Amino acid sequence: MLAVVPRPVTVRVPSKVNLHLAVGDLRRDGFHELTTVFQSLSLTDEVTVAVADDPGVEVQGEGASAVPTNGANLAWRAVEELARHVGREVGELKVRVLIRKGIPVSGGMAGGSADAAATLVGLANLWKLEIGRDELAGVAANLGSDVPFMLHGGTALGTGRGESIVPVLSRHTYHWVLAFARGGLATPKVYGELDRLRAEGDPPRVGGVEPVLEALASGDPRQLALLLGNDLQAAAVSLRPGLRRTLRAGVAAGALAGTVSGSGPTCAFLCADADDALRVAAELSGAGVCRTVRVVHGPVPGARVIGGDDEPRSAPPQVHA
Ligand SMILES: C[C@](O)(CO)[C@H](O)COP(=O)(O)OP(=O)(O)OC[C@H]1O[C@@H](n2ccc(N)nc2=O)[C@H](O)[C@@H]1O
Ligand SMILES: Nc1ncnc2c1ncn2[C@@H]1O[C@H](COP(=O)(O)OP(=O)(O)OP(=O)(O)O)[C@@H](O)[C@H]1O
Repeated sequence: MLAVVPRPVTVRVPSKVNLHLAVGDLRRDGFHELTTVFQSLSLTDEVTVAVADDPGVEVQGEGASAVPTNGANLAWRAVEELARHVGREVGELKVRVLIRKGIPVSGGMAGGSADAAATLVGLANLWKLEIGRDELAGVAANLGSDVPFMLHGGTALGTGRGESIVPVLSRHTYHWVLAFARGGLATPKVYGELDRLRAEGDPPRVGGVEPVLEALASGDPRQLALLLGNDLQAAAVSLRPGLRRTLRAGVAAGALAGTVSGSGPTCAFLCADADDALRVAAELSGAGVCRTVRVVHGPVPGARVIGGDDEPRSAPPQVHA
């Protein structure tokens, strides 16, 4: 009898920006205690998982040459972690993963975490696993602090090392302009730089999270803009002083406010509406302060199966510098 080979499964997964990122103390395990508000953005990666005789990872798209295709790829680590979790033999995995990247590599937008989350959702579908979202979130947390949120999407409060997620009421679609930098920043280096700055002096700290949650409930982008804050920004700017110019240029171009996204170096500019975002993007792309500009919106859903390979794909509007 012929074995039926399951059809490949494709998953679309968003990127993220931290609307609020309060970094607390360095813990004994090397992580910092966080209070953060994540918002998922319409800049996406797509990940296809398929049964194949030549297992491995292939990467195409934005920054693909900087992404490992061996066991260090977070998507492959997700394959192995899920296999172990459900008792499959890790040495005999007949899985091929194709990643189409739209999210900049080492950009502070959780691109690798997104691919890991997408792989978990894709494989659960490909292998027809009876596995709930909470159980999958537990597997996700073993892969990285940002991975559970990339499964979840939307707007959420993250605590612990960022892996503990609860949804947040958010009433509005927010319009953003992203400024991609040339080259990335390594997340551990940025946290290390913050520790160094704090040992030496008193870099600015964000306020409490409650006003941010209230602004999200009200749905007013102007209110939210006043409250965007990221403790890692001082560290990212210390490592990349040019980001100061980028942040200034976005606001000068008409954004309500700008912030370094996560550990950087991508900068995210909140705009009043979709038309303003297009205007800001056009002006910023001519200012010579970044590699490329993208217009995106959020929140959007987390990692979701988008069906067969023949389904049409929608790309976010793009403006190239
Ligand atoms: C900057 C953020 O993107 C904000 O959401 C995240 O905190 C980073 O999350 P991530 O890339 O999933 O990070 P992980 O892979 O879990 O950790 C990478 C490294 O970042 C540092 N790290 C990360 C999370 C955290 N709460 N404290 C940390 O100090 C640690 O040096 C850790 O070894
Ligand atoms: N699937 C993947 N996509 C991108 N980078 C990956 C992937 N797998 C492993 N990496 C490696 O992980 C590192 C960080 O990549 P990533 O794009 O996730 O950074 P980031 O977006 O700054 O992360 P975060 O916002 O979660 O801190 C890079 O050195 C990259 O080579």
